[in-house]
Amino acid sequence: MAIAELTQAQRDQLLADHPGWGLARDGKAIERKLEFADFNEAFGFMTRVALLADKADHHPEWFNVYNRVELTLTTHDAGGLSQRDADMASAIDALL
Ligand SMILES: C[C@H](O)[C@H](O)[C@H]1CNC2=NC(N)=NC(=O)C2=N1
Repeated sequence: MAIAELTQAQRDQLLADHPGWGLARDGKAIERKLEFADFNEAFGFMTRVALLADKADHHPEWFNVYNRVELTLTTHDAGGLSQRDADMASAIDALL
């Protein structure tokens, strides 16, 4: 399903609203890097994100090594950032 890509002003707002996140891939994605106490904490967090993502039908790209989790949000159906990424960033931030 096609969904609108955010405008420059909306991208700026997204970043202002989500201080932990930074732009990536020429403004086509946002990313956040997290460090937890250990693997158990990191994977527990990933499990909670996975449940959110499945419910929202919006899935992160991510990378995990031991206690580190790197998340990238983009909307494949928009070819860049959309409101779904802003909503997912908010939902993820609320878990932290
Ligand atoms: C068919 C299904 O709803 C789509 O492919 C969903 C699944 N999860 C998705 N996740 C992300 N990050 N972007 C999408 O465009 C997307 N689309």
